[in-house]
Amino acid sequence: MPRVLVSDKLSPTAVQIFKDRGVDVDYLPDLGKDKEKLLSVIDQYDGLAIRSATKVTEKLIAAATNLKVIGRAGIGVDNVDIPAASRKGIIVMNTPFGNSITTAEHAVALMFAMARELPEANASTKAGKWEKNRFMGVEITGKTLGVIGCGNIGSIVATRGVGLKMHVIAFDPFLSEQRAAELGVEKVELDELLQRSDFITLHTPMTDKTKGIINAEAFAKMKTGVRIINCARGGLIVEADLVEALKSGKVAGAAVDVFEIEPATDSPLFGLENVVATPHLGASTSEAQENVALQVAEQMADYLIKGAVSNAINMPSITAEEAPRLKPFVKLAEVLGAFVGQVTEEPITEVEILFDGSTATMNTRALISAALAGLIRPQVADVNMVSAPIMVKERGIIVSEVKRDKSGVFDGYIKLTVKTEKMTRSIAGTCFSDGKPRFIQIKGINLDAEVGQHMLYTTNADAPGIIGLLGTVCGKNDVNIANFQLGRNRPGGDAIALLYLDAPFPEPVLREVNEHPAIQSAKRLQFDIA
Ligand SMILES: NC(=O)c1ccc[n+]([C@@H]2O[C@H](COP(=O)([O-])OP(=O)(O)OC[C@H]3O[C@@H](n4cnc5c(N)ncnc54)[C@H](O)[C@@H]3O)[C@@H](O)[C@H]2O)c1
Ligand SMILES: O=C(O)[C@H](O)COP(=O)(O)O
Repeated sequence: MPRVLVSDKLSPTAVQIFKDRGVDVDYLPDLGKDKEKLLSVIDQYDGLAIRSATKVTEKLIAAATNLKVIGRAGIGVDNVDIPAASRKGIIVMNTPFGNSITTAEHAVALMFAMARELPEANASTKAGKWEKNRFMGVEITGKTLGVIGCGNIGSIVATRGVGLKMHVIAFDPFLSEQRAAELGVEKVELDELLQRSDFITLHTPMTDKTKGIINAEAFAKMKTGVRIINCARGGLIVEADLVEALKSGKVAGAAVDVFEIEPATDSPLFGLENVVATPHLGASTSEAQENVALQVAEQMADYLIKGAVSNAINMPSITAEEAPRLKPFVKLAEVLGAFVGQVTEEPITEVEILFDGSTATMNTRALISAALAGLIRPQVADVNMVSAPIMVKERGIIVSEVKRDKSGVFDGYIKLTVKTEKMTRSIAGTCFSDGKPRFIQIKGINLDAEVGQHMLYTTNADAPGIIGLLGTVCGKNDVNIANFQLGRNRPGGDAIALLYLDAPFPEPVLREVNEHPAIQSAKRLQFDIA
């Protein structure tokens, strides 16, 4: 039974779903904050369910020897070292929509709180001061709201702004004019947004490009008296520059839910009256927490039990419905890759994966990942469908995909062609109704070979005596042949033989076979067909 650790505070719904779905679960909501303890137990788990408190560092990933999936109950995965997880073959998934409305509402709440100085007025009134003349707010009606990042949350904030009779302008390189029109917002460039906005709200992910997007230079371009809301990530604003802008009066107010360093127990922002601060509460409503807990547990259980993948950051999605149909073809793609990976001894420069007929309608991204995993496994033992595309890219191998309608006798097949500096090699295969992979063409030579765990592959002259030679050496060395397939391009031309053996072909005998004048090359192969 797979085992999952929940190391941040999650709704009990998640725990119940794991149990109902046959996943063993430990709910230790404070463990995420105890780095050393977490490090000492992480090897016991197949899955790790987190929010933003648990920091999944490279060190933690290195210690997570059994981990297969990290599920983020929420949106931001900047607390997970995704490259390290991917290299280790660990899927990272999030719940991209579950807390969007809640977070957008928090941004709007912060905008009002800041515009009317509600936190200060609340504290003063409760202190018995009745300072009616101290507080003077601003209206938001008719004001310009600048939305930086108009994705799930930003677009909800934008439409709420429109509903509140604000003029909404948005900067997002991926926002189309059509979508902007649907939302009722004006699409602008960043500089224009900075110059025109009365309120600016941030809703981008934290990336190398967005880090510090609001800095002293950006403040200089803004209207004097602008108000800033940040419900996305602390690092988007250079906090020291914000403090200066607030002190100088350039910025009239700031409302921040997120900080450069969290938990933020001390900050120069806290000493300023025109700052409203909340402790990363954007996603904290009972509705959002139910949504993300339920979704993350479903997704993680689906993956651990059925192999279905959804909302993964580092792996193509595979639905629970398609997983059973796809499974034999994933195995096929992997063995095709493994064949080429084992017989190719020089560096591969290019890989082309052709999907013919029915295979072209399948989830080819997943099949490509499987083929690449098989291809580089002979060099990198610890690789899977998550890590293979990255490793292949790191090696500078160019990968291309071709899809085409059914072109031959098979309903569909996959053909893998690899190039090295010196040669091009190809292999094609399909799955029969028994779900088992079959090689149907090697080096352009047709054949029909079942794939076994242990195989011997020879390229040889099409000359009499090869069957006898291979049969005799196997017999002499007590290696039983389960299946023997031959193929040739023309009589007397190039031929291949593929033997499916019950045991590995002995290494010393391989040398003997390779010395035979009719044999160009003999290689023993191994396939994981379980
Ligand atoms: N405070 C909280 O508790 C809380 C809760 C949920 C999400 N968040 C954070 O809110 C942010 C937005 O989440 P989302 O679900 O809307 O994400 P999303 O991916 O749906 O939208 C992000 C948008 O930012 C845009 N973008 C990317 N780079 C940009 C750039 N350089 N300039 C302008 N726009 C850019 C993207 O095109 C996308 O449309 C994330 O950082 C997330 O972690 C915070
Ligand atoms: O990215 C998110 O989903 C939010 O930052 C929420 O974080 P939390 O789950 O730690 O509240």
